[in-house]
Amino acid sequence: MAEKYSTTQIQAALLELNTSIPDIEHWQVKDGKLCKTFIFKSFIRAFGWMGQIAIWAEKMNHHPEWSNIYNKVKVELVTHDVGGISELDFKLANKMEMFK
Ligand SMILES: C[C@H](O)[C@H](O)[C@H]1CNC2=NC(N)=NC(=O)C2=N1
Repeated sequence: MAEKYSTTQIQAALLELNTSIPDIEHWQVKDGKLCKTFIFKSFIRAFGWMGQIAIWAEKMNHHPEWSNIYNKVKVELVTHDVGGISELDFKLANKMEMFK
């Protein structure tokens, strides 16, 4: 079972995650969730990406909270089992970056 990250652990993992990506829009913590809005070239690109991530999420047994409007996907990651952010959220965030 994953353990809830402390504020210090979150800050360190967030810095590592954000320095690995060139995007203007970075990951941030909002209301205790790891959040980012991904912007794609089209609705089909956005939805295709969601399909790939859905398969990974199921494999990891760790599921995103997300919503899609046209070419945008708003993502909010949290580990419900521990009531906060854990390593699993950062693992899923990294997968999302790999496939975007
Ligand atoms: C029973 C099952 O393992 C749990 O409910 C899993 C499923 N997917 C999950 N997804 C997320 N985001 N957080 C969880 O705590 C979680 N727990």
